[in-house]
Amino acid sequence: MSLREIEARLARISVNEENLNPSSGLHKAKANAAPSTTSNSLQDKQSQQTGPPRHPLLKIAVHNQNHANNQWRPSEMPPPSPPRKAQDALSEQQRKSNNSDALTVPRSMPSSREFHLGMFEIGRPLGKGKFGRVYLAKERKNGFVCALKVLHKSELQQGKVEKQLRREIEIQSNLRHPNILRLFGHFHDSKRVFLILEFAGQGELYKMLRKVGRFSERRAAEYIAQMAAALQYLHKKHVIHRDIKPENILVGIHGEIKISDFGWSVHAPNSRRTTMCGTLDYLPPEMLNGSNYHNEKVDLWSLGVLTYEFLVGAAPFEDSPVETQRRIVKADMKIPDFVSPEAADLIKKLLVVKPDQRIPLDEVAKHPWILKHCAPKPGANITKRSGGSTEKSYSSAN
Ligand SMILES: Nc1ncnc2c1ncn2[C@@H]1O[C@H](COP(=O)(O)OP(=O)(O)OP(=O)(O)O)[C@@H](O)[C@H]1O
Repeated sequence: MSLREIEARLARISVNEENLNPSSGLHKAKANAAPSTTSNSLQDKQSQQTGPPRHPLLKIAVHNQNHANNQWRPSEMPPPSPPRKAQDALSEQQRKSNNSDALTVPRSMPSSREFHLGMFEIGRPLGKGKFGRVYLAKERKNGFVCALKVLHKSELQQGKVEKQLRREIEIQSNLRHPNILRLFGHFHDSKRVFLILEFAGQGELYKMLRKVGRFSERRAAEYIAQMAAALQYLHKKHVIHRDIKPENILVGIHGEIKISDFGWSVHAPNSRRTTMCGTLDYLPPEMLNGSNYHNEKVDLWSLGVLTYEFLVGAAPFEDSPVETQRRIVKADMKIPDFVSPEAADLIKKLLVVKPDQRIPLDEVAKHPWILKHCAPKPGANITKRSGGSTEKSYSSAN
């Protein structure tokens, strides 16, 4: 969808508070929607997605705290980002995603503390997750377009995910990378929490993959290069994502990928984690073999699974749950012959049982398969980031 089309659509949308009314269709949280027992709700989600349902998924939380009395109160909300940063980020975002046919660039954005629902025109629903719905929205004053995620506090409470959400907000709102979905701010009322997210114009990568079956080597390599750049950024900030998979990747208006869903991510300066999390097909051996230790290298394993799935159309260890686990701990996979030797080499270097022997991210970026398909082209962007650092942005393949 082009920016002009979005603009045209937005011109037609009107505020529909009814959409945000709990009685008007926000799905009810399932009684057992806690992360430790999410298979039903995950299957629900899969059934909404294109293509056959993925292998039954497993999310296990070892830290299963009792949040029965945990209410959302203003004092418990993560601190709002400073107004100046929010303003810069939004302006930068708008500048980036708009060219000559730009939407209005916001001149002044309020701080998170000042956000409220009345400031937004609510447009069409973009999708539905386990705990809420996401709507296209436009900030009335400045006209910036975003995705507004609406979560019901009662459902969050019932699902015992308030702590997870707080962590997600805290981590994601501090991330600024072209391949990571921005969280511009959040606010809440008595019943709901609202997340103001960057709008990913092309939607879900998972759906795209299911539609085409598998990606071309070029397209897969460009996505993996973007993933590696984003993960490198995250790991430098001591953030481990821990749930990398196509379902958690959105696609921006220019075809660039945007890692989203930081619900399982952790800030791990000491790299010592005991929580088992993520999706079975993507779980690394160190999370299955009983050791209570894992670090950022879990994301390298997931990157290997992702590379495989992009090129083959199915995850490498997809099997019955017991067999999948057995195969993961041995890295027992078969790479089909149609996968190029260079791509197979990268997959094998990522899907290594011993975490320390996995190829590091800076070497992924220089791997022959990546260089073959994503060699910096004339005009390749080296983007100056607001924090002063430079990020290489790879062009996206479509
Ligand atoms: N920023 C966004 N831009 C465009 N579409 C989005 C955006 N965020 C979410 N969506 C759409 O809304 C759907 C629901 O998103 P949501 O984040 O609530 O759930 P999810 O990540 O799919 O699932 P879960 O509840 O398991 O985290 C997504 O699958 C996607 O299609």
